[in-house]
Parts: sequence; structure tokens; C-alpha cells
Amino acid sequence: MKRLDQVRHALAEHGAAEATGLTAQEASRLLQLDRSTVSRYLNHLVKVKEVEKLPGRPVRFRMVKSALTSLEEWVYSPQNHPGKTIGNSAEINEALAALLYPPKGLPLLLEGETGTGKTHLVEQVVQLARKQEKFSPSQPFVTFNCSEYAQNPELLMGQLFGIRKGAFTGAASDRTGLVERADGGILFLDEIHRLPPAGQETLFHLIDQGVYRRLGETELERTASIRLIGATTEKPDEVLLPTLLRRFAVKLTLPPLKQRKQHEREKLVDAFFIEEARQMALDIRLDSRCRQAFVQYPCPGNIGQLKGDVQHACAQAFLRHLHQPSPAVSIRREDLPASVASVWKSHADSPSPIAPLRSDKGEKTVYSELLRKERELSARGWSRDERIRELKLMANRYLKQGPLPGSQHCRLENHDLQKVLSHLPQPLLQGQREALESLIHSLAVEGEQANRPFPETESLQEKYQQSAQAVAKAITAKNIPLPKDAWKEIAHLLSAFSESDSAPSDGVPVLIVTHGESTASSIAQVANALLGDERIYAVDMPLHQPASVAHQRVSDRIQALHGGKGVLLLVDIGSLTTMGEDISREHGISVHTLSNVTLSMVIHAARKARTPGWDAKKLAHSVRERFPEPISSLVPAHPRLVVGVLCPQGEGALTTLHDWVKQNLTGKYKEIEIWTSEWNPDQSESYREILYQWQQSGNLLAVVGTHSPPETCSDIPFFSAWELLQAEGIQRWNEQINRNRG
Ligand SMILES: Nc1ncnc2c1ncn2[C@@H]1O[C@H](COP(=O)(O)OP(=O)(O)OP(=O)(O)O)[C@@H](O)[C@H]1O
Repeated sequence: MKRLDQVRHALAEHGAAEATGLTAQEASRLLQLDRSTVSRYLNHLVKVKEVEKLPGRPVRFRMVKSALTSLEEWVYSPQNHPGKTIGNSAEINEALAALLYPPKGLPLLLEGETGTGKTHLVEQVVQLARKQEKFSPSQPFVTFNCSEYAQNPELLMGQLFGIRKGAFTGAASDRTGLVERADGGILFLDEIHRLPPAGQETLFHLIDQGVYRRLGETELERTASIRLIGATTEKPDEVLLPTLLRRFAVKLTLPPLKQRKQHEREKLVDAFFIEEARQMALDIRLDSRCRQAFVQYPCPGNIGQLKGDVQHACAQAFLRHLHQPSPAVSIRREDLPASVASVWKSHADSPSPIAPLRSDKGEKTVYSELLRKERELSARGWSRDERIRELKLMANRYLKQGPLPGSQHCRLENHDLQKVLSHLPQPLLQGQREALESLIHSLAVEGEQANRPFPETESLQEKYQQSAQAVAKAITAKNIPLPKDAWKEIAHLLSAFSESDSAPSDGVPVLIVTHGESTASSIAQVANALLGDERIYAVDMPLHQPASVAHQRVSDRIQALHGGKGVLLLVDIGSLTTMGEDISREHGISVHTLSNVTLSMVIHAARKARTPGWDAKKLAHSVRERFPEPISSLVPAHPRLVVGVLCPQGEGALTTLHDWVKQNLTGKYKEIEIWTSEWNPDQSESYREILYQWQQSGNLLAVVGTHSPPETCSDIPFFSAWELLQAEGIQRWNEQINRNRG
């Protein structure tokens, strides 16, 4: 765009008439152009009467109203209400007639490429039938996409027709199918061609005679009365059994977008922008070249892709709007997905603009959520760049989740990503993987037209550069355009992973894990400060954290730290020793655990960790020699075996339960002590704190209580009083106690 046009556009975005316009300085900052250049253009525009100067200092420039409209802008207002469905009225009428045909409708088959609106049409028709009170709200409308289970025909059939217990391995109980749920209503099977021939056969019998069998049933014949709608992207006579195909009395084909008339496509574009304006509760401005691009670009994903691409452009423009507020959200060329931008023409035909109307407020939408997040982040002091980055990720997540089946930028499915990430030399940890996926998605959203500088990579190791290039190449090979040089950002992230979490280049890594919000990290911090180095690592385990999460975090950290010499794990209490052993078994890493960690023990371990030729085992041995296990924590000759009884406060059940446990369960084992306590159900930590104290003082075999423990304590063997009244409960109890008594 020429500079003069850029200045025009900046002013146009700041409105006319009631708007306050821009100063030369504001315009120069906005456009990142030299101020004197901007002043020159502004004065030229004043001279040709496109812009007026407002009285006051500093001088403000504002577009005169007539000039603004001559920019041929389309203004989409939230208050315009296009119909929900554009075109297709003939198809809607036919489909409605088929659905309502007495006595139980005619089977209907919809054919059309992906994104042509088959699902949309079905939903509209059902809504219409309900509105006309010809299909009651109590009649079920069940939809199912057969491609969801296409890899497993047995499950697909089971899902649809139900399963008889034992029909196949894993079918542990009888299961109702969707046909049963749709009885008396509508069953919509999308991608119906994914049904295996046997399924198509059963469906045929169902439509023909109203009978079917669950998977695995041989004798019992069930009945159901359903109105069937099928949809397929394939040629029906090539993929459906002739018997079934013949049962579809009404067949409709939805045309691909390229076969639709120009005015229909214009209506679709306008309807989608109006919908976005409604969701934003703001006007959207779009100049005629942009609109024209949306009307003309090749759009193989049909209406679905068109809608997705409009949403994409709106999300980009909205993000900018958050940081440069103006009365309306303006869509610029750089907001368009690459395929749309590619047909942008600098001179478009001149349609008459739609008059702007005021916005309405209220509804919770993608945009209101972005706005809320922006406010929250700025209140928390995030910098502008950080906010933009976070909001881009958020917008991208919404775009991914939203109904964007054909969107150019959302085609990077998870299985594709997995393949792409297989180009990396070593597997990523869960958190690293998520970070990388987010980055790739946000780069994909920026698209190839993004023209921003990327950080240089000379300082990075060759291997990160190569992996990043391979990843970027694999993504673009999937037809997902990335900005030029996007691989550089990926390379930096890969390198950052290894720097933040990898093992020290020499020596055995030492990891402290203790209970509490910050105990471990405080010890590590002091030790690192004393040694003037960063060789001690820490994982804090807040008491409220579920054991499974704690396990995962320690496991991730150990895997990241392991550099071939194993890991020395220093923990506070003995119960954590089993965690190290488990991780060692799971990942084949040599993990050596020492309990009763102290600061001096950590410093000793850190000093010795770099002894040449030592591994985790030798290091553990040396530390233990220097810091023998304190007498009190050595396993006593006769450890106290404990069963805990824990009941919620104020329930009054504690004494009764204690006596009952003593009489019925622990009586025969005189050595088992029973400890009791009440806990506060409003504070789940109180439960874990009690367990923690008990574990420190004895060998806790099990806990008995009237209420299940909070989810965060699910690693402790728990028996409910109710369970212990039953034979199976007693059996589990005996097994548990005998195992733990040793
Ligand atoms: N005629 C229409 N008017 C307005 N919006 C439409 C129309 N047709 C489709 N859409 C919108 O386009 C998107 C894609 O449509 P839909 O999911 O129905 O396509 P489909 O043919 O079922 O695709 P697929 O075969 O991939 O499932 C939806 O968001 C839908 O709301």
C-alpha cells in the first residue's frame, strides 16, 4: 500500500465526524513512519479536502465524512441479522418434507463435498420442524459421525446398535446403542459411508422392518422407529450397499462453493462478518478490496472454510484492535489468510457501503473473552508484547476448537503434529511438547504473509537449527504456510528446552524433592548461591497436590536431567523413596534416593557430583557414608504398624468406627495400632496433612473412614466403613494388611 494510502487508512480507522482523529505524532507512531513524512501527507490530504484539522494544540487531523465513505468500506454491524442459512431454501423445503412425511418420515440422504453445509442443513431443518411444532422437543434428535470409530468397526457397530455383554473382549456389560436412544425421533449419521457392510445391512433392516439386534445378540430382536438422515462426502452409489441406497427415498446434493452464484457467495461473506460483529459487539470495517478477495478466492473447503477464514481475519483484526482501540474493528490485508490475500486487487468494483449502526453489548463470545484476558493481563503488569503473544495463542486455541472444519490455518491436526514432531532427535516432555505445539499453531495463524523479523540463530547449536528446519518443512509440506524464517523461532525454543532442563554437561544431577510449597526450592536456592553455581535442582510438592501430578512432575524432571549417569534424588521422608524406584523402573534411568535431606547434605552432594567417573550410585554411597541415616528414621526393629481412622469433623462417628475396627479387623493383629483423627471436608489439605504426620511416625497400612478421601489423596489405601461390611471388602482388607505387614 502506498504511504499516502496508509495515512488515509489510519485516519479512516479513527473514524469521522464524532471521532477525535489523530495527531501527526500518533499517526507516525501507529504507522511507524517518520513524523515529518506523515505531516507532509496529512497536510496534502487537508489540501485536497479529504482531511480536516481540528482546532486546538496539538493539531488533530480527522477524515471528513464524505472522504470516509469514498473509501468504499463495508461496515458490518452487530444489529444486522442475516438469516441463519444462506441459499439452500429449495433443499431445506425438500428435506423438511422428507422428514415430516407421514407416518414416520422418508429416509433422507445428503451428498456434498466437505464444508458444503450438510450438517448445517440438517440442524436447520430439525429446528424448523420443532418451531412449526411438527417435531416435539421430547422426540430425540441423535447425531453421530461414523468416521469417529471408522478404525474399529466393532466399536462403531456397538456404538450404533448397542452391545451385548461378552460380545467381544472388553465388552464387560450390556450397552445401549444410539438407535435405541433415537427411537421415536431422528438419527443423523454423518459420513454414513464409513459404516462397514454389515452395519449398512443392519441399518437397512432397521429402516425396512423396524428391527435390529445389539452386537453379540443372536436371539432377541429389538424394535425401533427412527427417521434416518445420512450424509456423505463420497459418491453414494460407490460406497453404499444398493439395498441401503434404495431405501433413501429422498436424495439431495449440496453444491460446492465454486458452483454457487456470485451473489450467494457475497451473502455468505456478509453473513459471516455480521455474525463476527455480533460476537464482538463491535462494528467491523472492511474495504471493498478485502470483501472482493473473500468473494473470489479459491476455497476448496467450501462454506466451512470460508467461514473459518472470515473468523481468522476477524480474530487477527480484533487482537490489533485490543492494543490500538478505535470505534470499529478494521480488517486489513495482513489479517487475511494467505489464500485470500493472494487474490487481493488494489482496485475493486465499488459496492455501496452498508450504513454503520451502533453496537450492542453483552453476550460472552471469543472476542469478549479476549478482551477480558487483555484487561486481566494488563492489570497483572504483563508487557504489551507478552500480552499480544498470549492473546494470539488464546485466539488460536479458540479458532482450533471452533467450528472451522476447512480453515486453512487449522488443518494441523494432532496426528499431523505428532508426525511433525517425530523429526526431533529426542522425545519431548509433556510441557515442552505443549509449548512447541502452541508456538507452531500461532506461527500457522500468522501465516506466510507475516513479515516480521525472527531472532538470529548463529549462536544456537547446529542440531537445533536442523531439527527446527525439518519441523518447519514438514509443516509446510502439509499445506500449512508458515512465515518465512519461522523455523528460527522454533530453533530457539528447542534450544531453550535443553538449556532450562537438561543435565549439567558434566557430573551427576542432584534433585531435591520435599513436601511443602517451597522447601525444596529454598534449599536448592541456598545451596546454589553458596556454590556460586546452578547445579542443584528442585521439585516442590505442595500437600494439596495429587500424588499422580507430583509423580509426573518428578518423572519429567528426572528424564530431563538424566544425562547418562543417573540422578541422585534427595527427599525428606522415606515414602518418597518408592517414587524414585518407580521412575527408575518406568524409564530405565538409574535413580538413587536418600531421605532426610538437609542443607549440608545437599552441599556435600553438589561438591562431589562432579567427581570424574562417578555415577549416581557412587555419589549416593558417598553421601550416605558422610550423612548416615538418623537413628530415628532408620526402620526400627519393630516398626509401629498403624491403621488410621479418619472421619469428617462433627460427624461423631470416630469412636464408634474406631471400636468397630478394633473388634473386627485389627483384633487378631495385636501389633497394629489404631490412630484416629477428624478432618475438615472443606479443606482437603487437612486430610493429607494428617496422613503426612502419621506416615512420618509409623508404617501406615490403611485408612478407614466414612467418607472417601479427597481426590488428592487417592494414593493411600482407603476402605470405606460400608465396604468393610461386605465380604469383598474384608477380602481386600486382609490382602492389603497382610501385604503391608510384610
Ligand atoms: N447455507 C449456509 N448458510 C450459512 N452457513 C452455512 C451454510 N452452509 C454451511 N454453513 C456453515 O459452514 C460450516 C460448515 O458447514 P457443515 O459443517 O454443515 O458442512 P458439512 O457439509 O457437514 O461438512 P463435513 O462434510 O466436513 O462435515 C458450518 O459452520 C455451517 O454453519
